[in-house]
Formats: sequence, C-alpha cells, structure tokens
Amino acid sequence: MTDLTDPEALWSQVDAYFGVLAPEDVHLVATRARAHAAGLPDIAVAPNQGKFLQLLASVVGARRILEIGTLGGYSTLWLARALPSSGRLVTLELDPAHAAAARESLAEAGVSDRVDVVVGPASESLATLARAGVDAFDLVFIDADKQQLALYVDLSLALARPGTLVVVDNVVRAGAVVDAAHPDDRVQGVRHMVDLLTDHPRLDGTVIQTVGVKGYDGFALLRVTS
Ligand SMILES: C[S@@+](CC[C@H](N)C(=O)[O-])C[C@H]1O[C@@H](n2cnc3c(N)ncnc32)[C@H](O)[C@@H]1O
Ligand SMILES: [Mg+2]
Repeated sequence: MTDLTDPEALWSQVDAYFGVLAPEDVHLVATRARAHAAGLPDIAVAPNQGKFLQLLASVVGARRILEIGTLGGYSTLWLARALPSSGRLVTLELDPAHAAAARESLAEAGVSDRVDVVVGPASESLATLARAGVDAFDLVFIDADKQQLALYVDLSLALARPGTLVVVDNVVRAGAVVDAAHPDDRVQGVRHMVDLLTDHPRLDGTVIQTVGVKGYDGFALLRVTS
C-alpha cells in the first residue's frame, strides 16, 4: 500500500520503480562513486533525469552539446552517449577538482574523444567560445550557479542557432520561486531569468515541475526561435 503521508518517500519509491527504464551501467555508477569519494556535493541529476537529457539529445539529433556545470561528469556522460562518434560535447566547470574527477570518469567511460571539459568561470568560457566562432550547439544544458542563469541563457544565444534546445535545471526550487522577496540569491537568479524570458524575441519555452529522489524542483525547456 502506498503511504501518501510522506510524499518525498513516495516520490523516491516511484523513481525506484521506474528505474528499470533508466538503468545505470558500471560507468555511470563509477562516475557517481568517484564524485562521492572526491567529496563533491551530491547535486548531480538523478538517473531518470540523465536519461531524459539523453533522450532529448537523441530526439533533436544533437551533434554538438554545450553543458554549463559539469560537477563530476554524471549528466555529461548521459548526454555524451547520445552523440554520434563525430559529435562534440563542451562542458564548463569552475572548480578544477570537479573537472579532474569528471575527466577521469569520462575517460574511463570511453567518451573523452567527444568531450572537452573547460575549467573556469562559465561566463568567461562562454565568451571565449563565442569569440572563437565555434559552430552552433544543438542542445544547451544549463546547470551551474543559479545566480547567473539569465547571463548564461543570454550568452548561450550567441552559441545557438534557430532550433537549438536549451534546458535549464533546478528552476522551481521547492516552489520558493514564487516568492518575489525570497532571500536566497539562487531563487532570485531564477526570477531574473524568467524576467529575461518573458516576451523574449528569440526564445520560446515553458517550465515543467518535477518530483522524485531529488525532491520538488523543475526545469525550463526553451527553443531558440531565430
Ligand atoms: C549542480 S552542479 C552540476 C551537476 C551536473 N550537471 C550533473 O547533473 O551531473 C553545478 C556545478 O557548477 C559549477 N559552477 C558553479 N559556479 C560556476 C561558474 N561560475 N562557472 C562554471 N561552473 C560553475 C559547480 O562547481 C558545480 O560543479
Ligand atoms: Mg541540476
């Protein structure tokens, strides 16, 4: 019998039940284990969310993926596996220790040939990529410091093309996002992003709320229109 008095426990049970559809292989397990052993925070996407990202990348036929916020490379690995062997994933990470753990795991998983882990503040790395005139990305996954979400969305546009899909993680924040006076600057970061998105001339999108092992949150799904 399901226990409806403890919603978080129920969400986790439901994630576990559907886990058969998003099984982790040894490399995904090892990526999580290495991040844990290195003392990285436990803030990677859940397996079902990683699988969801992988499916999105497959559906859009992504050949070039940009990720902002690598951590230990867990979401990176799910995404990289959607790429053809000639594809490219560029992932941006501020913390060299996080990047080092990610590089090791991605090498062990055999996707290093497709992935560049770029260390530095994402705003600078994004500007560098734009200056270098790299080809447009087909999918952008934004999952770094939430305070700068609006900036990351804006800078990503210079690296996008009409049709590029932009996914922004953790934008619901257990519902705190509805509080205009919320003291958490991550919540304010989401709200600034929503201000930017409202009537944006080049972006169309929506937000989907989610529950599960990661609690109550959600993601924005945006399409670059022009
Ligand atoms: C939520 S974690 C990323 C999780 C990862 N996408 C996953 O699901 O496996 C956020 C990461 O963004 C990094 N980060 C924070 N501020 C950053 C910045 N200014 N530039 C680049 N990365 C940053 C953090 O060090 C952290 O590793
Ligand atoms: Mg996230």
